[in-house]
Parts: sequence; structure tokens; C-alpha cells
Amino acid sequence: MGNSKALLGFYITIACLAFIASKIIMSILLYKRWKRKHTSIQDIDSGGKMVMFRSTMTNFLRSDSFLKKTMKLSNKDIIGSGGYGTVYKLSVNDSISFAVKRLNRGSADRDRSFERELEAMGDIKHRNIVTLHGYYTSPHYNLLIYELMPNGSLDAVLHGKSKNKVKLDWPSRYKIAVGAARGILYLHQDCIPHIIHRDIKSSNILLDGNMEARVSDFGLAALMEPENTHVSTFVAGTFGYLAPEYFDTGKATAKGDVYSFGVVLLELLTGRKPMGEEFLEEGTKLVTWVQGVVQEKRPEHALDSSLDPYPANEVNQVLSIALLCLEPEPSKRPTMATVVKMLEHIKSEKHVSGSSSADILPKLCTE
Ligand SMILES: Nc1ncnc2c1ncn2[C@@H]1O[C@H](COP(=O)(O)OP(=O)(O)OP(=O)(O)O)[C@@H](O)[C@H]1O
Repeated sequence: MGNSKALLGFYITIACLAFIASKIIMSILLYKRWKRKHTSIQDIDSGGKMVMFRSTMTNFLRSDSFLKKTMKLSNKDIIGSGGYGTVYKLSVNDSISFAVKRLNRGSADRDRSFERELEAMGDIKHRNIVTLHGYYTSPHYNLLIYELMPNGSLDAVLHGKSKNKVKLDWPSRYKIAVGAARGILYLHQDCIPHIIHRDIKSSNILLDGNMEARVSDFGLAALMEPENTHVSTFVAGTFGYLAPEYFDTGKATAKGDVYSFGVVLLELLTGRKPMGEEFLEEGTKLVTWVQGVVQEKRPEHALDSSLDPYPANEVNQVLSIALLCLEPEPSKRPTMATVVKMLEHIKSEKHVSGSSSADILPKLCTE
């Protein structure tokens, strides 16, 4: 009896030791993995911490001099500002630059989940998404370090705020529409957990050196929620882009992103702002105005005159897709997967004999 008790005690001790050892090994492995993926540096002076995700862009950076450069950013480096803070250009050398977004709230009122969110955002890599390269947290403010998009935002290019204004012809607009749709689809479908952007708009669609669309600010609305509760009732989003149901429910959904994307498509087609002054004077907005013009069977009246000449077939199909995205009833809107298929089909159909967009649009929309 005494022997079996001692044996049981022995086994329990072994099991406990094995459990503790496995926990220690797991922690070491996780730390090693984290170290492989990140460079972290403490800023003694400000009590802040900078974390850079390792990549071909950041591998060669000397973290201490990069941190110094970041701390020296000033008003002359500002390239934009928005609801969450100010964006600065940080040039490391002639060929490498970053966009640094300073968030006005500091980490004093945040917990470790804020950093976990940022690390998850750093794992998101897609050709149509702006890469997050790192972050800096301190008690008074936080910095997000992004890939710099040399051609600025779609909003600036379309609505004339861009310094190096580029004329957007139809092929460029179509390419931006498809790229942005693929980026949003990636967030909705391929990210685990799935990400609802909540603030799709032309100023959050940035343009890289090849005028390829890159979706930015993903995950930021949730990150900036008071107490970061992830209950999607915080009013995020921008008037003119918000789906009608959002005003009743306050709930962010993937179909809400589809609606906002529909507004961006209208901006690409019409060259007008969602809440342009011309609409406000008449008590309307871009979406209602375009829907009215289409009902009156004169859609060409809505199109951007600077598009002329344009391939009417392609433009009409993109307009049809935009109107589907803007259906007031969320269940009637297509998913982003369907939107991407429909947009891609516009170009591919030329090579597919016997099918027309008239066939594909209704078919895809019933999915
Ligand atoms: N990665 C980037 N590369 C180049 N320019 C950028 C980058 N991120 C932001 N910008 C510029 O800074 C501007 C402000 O960006 P920000 O995301 O802070 O605000 P916003 O999208 O205009 O508005 P909101 O904060 O309400 O979403 C953008 O319109 C864009 O011109």
C-alpha cells in the first residue's frame, strides 16, 4: 500500500516536471520564432518600444539609427493627416522610405492586446494591401510604420489634391477597381480571423509605383475602439460611404464593406466625391444621384467626362456591379468574392466565346 502511494507520488512528480519542462520549451521556441520575425528596441529616453517585423525591406535597417530618425520626424515630413492622426514620410536612404502614422492615443490606456493586434496586422501580406512593417508604442502616442505608397491615395489622384496629379484613364481605373476588390476580399476571406475593414473609401486606397491599388488602414477601426472591445458598435467609417443599415444597427459587417466599395466604384466612374458640394446643395449624395440618373435611363450622364473616349461595354458593366454593391438590402449585395469574379470577368470575357456580361452578372449575383 505504502509502496503504491510512493509510486503514485513519483508518477505525479514526473508528470508535473514534464508539464513544466514542455511549457518552458514551448516558451523558448515561441520566443525564438518571435525573435526570428521581429527586431525590438527599447527607447530608454521616452520609455517607448519599437518593434520592426523582419522582411527584405527592414532586414538591413540598423534599429538604433532607424529609431533616432523616427524620433526626429517633424512637420516638414508630414504627407497627410486623417481622423486617427498624422502621416509622415520617413526616408532611410534614396531608395527606401516608410510612411509613419502617428496615432494620437498612447499605450498608457492600452493593454497587451493592442500589440497582439499589431503583430497580427504585420502578418498580413498581399499585393493589394499596404504592408505594416512595424510599430512604436509609448505612454503618450503610438506610431505605425507602413510601406510608403509613392502615388498617394486614390482620393487625392481622383479629386485633384495630388501634387503630382496623374490623369486616370479607363484601364488605370479598372485596374485600381480590381486590385482594391482583391485586397478587400483577402481581408474578408483569407485572413484568420476574417477582417472587416469598416472604413473602405478612396483615401484608404493607396497607389504604389505601378498605380496598383493597395488597401490601407485595415484593422485600424477595431484597434482604435475605446477599450478595444471588438464589439462592433463604435461609430467607425465615413459619411457618404456607410451602408444604410449601419445607421440602425451600428454593426460593422462584410456587406457593409461591399457597400462602401460600391461607393468607391462610383467615384472611379464619375470622378465625383460621395458628398460633393454639388450634391449637398441639392440635398442628395453621389449614390442617390447616380441611382436617379440610371433610373432615368441616361447613365452616360453620370460618367466622368475626362474618361472620354471609353469602352462603353466595360464601363456599363462596372456601373452594374457598383449598383449591386449599393443595394439597400445587405443580403441582395454580392459578396466580395463575387464582386472580384464579376470585375475580372469583364476583361476575361473577350477571350471566352459564347458568354457575355449580361449572362454572368445575374448568375453571379444569385450566389
Ligand atoms: N502608406 C502610405 N503611403 C503614402 N501615403 C500615405 C500612406 N498612408 C497614408 N498616406 C497619406 O496620408 C493621408 C492621410 O492618411 P490617413 O489614413 O491618416 O487618413 P485618411 O485615410 O485620409 O482619413 P481617416 O483617418 O479618416 O481614415 C492619406 O490620404 C494619404 O495621402
